[in-house]
Amino acid sequence: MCFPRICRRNEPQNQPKYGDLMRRIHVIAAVIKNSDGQILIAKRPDSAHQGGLWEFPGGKLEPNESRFAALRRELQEELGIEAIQARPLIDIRHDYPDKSIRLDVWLVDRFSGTAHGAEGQPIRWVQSAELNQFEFPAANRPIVTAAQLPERYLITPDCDEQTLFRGLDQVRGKGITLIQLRQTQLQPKAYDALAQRVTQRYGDDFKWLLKGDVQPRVTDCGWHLNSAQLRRLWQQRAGGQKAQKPFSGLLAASCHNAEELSMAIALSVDFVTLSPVQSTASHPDAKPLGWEQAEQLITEVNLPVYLLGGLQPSHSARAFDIGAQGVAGINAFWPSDN
Ligand SMILES: Nc1nc2c([nH]c(=O)n2[C@H]2C[C@H](O)[C@@H](COP(=O)(O)OP(=O)(O)OP(=O)(O)O)O2)c(=O)[nH]1
Ligand SMILES: [Mg+2]
Repeated sequence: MCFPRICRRNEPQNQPKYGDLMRRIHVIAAVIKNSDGQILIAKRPDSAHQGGLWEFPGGKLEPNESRFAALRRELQEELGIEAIQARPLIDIRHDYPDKSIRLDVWLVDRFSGTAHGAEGQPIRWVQSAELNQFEFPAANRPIVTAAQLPERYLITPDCDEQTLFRGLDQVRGKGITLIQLRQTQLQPKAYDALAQRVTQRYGDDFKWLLKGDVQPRVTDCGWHLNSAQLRRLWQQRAGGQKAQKPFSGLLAASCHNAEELSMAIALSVDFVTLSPVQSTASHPDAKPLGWEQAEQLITEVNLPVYLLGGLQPSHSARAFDIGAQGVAGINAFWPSDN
C-alpha cells in the first residue's frame, strides 16, 4: 500500500483563519479518477447544507484525525472504497452566509473496490469536461477547474517554427496537455498566424493559451495575461468588488505578488502562474519568492496556482505539498535535445 507524503499543513484542525468569527470547518473532499480518467461526483441529500447540489465526496475532519485518515474514512463510509494513493489537489476557504469551510481537496487516483452510493446518494462517473454541466456549491468553482487542469503547464521557448514543431512533436503524448504559446520574438500579426498553424497542426493534442493585448482570435484557445495586461484590465473593470470575467474561455494570469493575485481573483481568472519561485536564467534580475512565501501566497487564494521559475518536474511533489496545482516552465518540460 502506498501512503502519501506527510503534508506540511500541520495547523491545528478547525482553527479559524483570518480572524473569522465563525468557526471554519475543515472538510476533506476527493476528486476520484478512475483508470479511464473519469471523475466521480455525488449528489448531496436535499436536507443537507448545500443540499441537492453535486459534490466531490468527503466530509468533516474528526478531532485528532490526520487528513489522509479522514479521506480514507469518508470514502469508505460514503462510497465503500479504499483509497490507496492520493495527493493534495487544492485547498480553499469559502464563507457561506451560514458556514465557513476549508475545503481540503485531494486527488485520488488509485483505490480498491467498486464505488456505490453507500448512503443512498446518487453517484456518477463523468469526463472532466462534463463537470461544467453539473451544479455544484459556490465553493466548488476552483475545484472543478483544478480537476480539469493537468499538473504541468508548458511555456514554449523563443525559437523558429521548425524547432517549435520538433519540440511539440516530442512532448506530444507524454503528459503535456496545457501549453502557453509564448514566442516573445514575434509581432502580433506573425504571432496570430503562427497560433493558427500550431492549433491546426496539433488539433486536440494540446489546450493552448495565447498571449496578447486583446483576447485570442483563434477558436478554442485560452488567454494568458501578463501582469501589465492583468493590471490594465483590472483598472478598466466596471466598478464593484468583483469585475466581470473579461473573456469567456480559459483565462490565466501571470502573478508575482499578493496584489496581482487579488487582481486575478477580482477578474475571475481560472488559474494563475506564480513566479519566480527560484532564480531563473530567463529573468535574472527578478528576486525569487522562495518556497515559504509561495506557500503563504497560495494559502490566501482560492485558485489553481502553477509555480514557475527555476523549477523542474521533480519539484512537483513539493508544489503539491504547498497547495499548488503543479509546476509551469519553459526549460522544465521542453526537450533538452531539441
Ligand atoms: N463533501 C463535500 N462538501 C462540500 C463540497 N462543496 C461544499 O461546499 N461542501 C460543503 C458542504 C458542507 O457544508 C460541508 C461538507 O459537509 P458534509 O455534509 O459532507 O460532512 P459529512 O460528510 O462529515 O457529513 P455529516 O454526517 O457531518 O452531515 O462542505 C464538496 O464538493 N464536497
Ligand atoms: Mg459528506
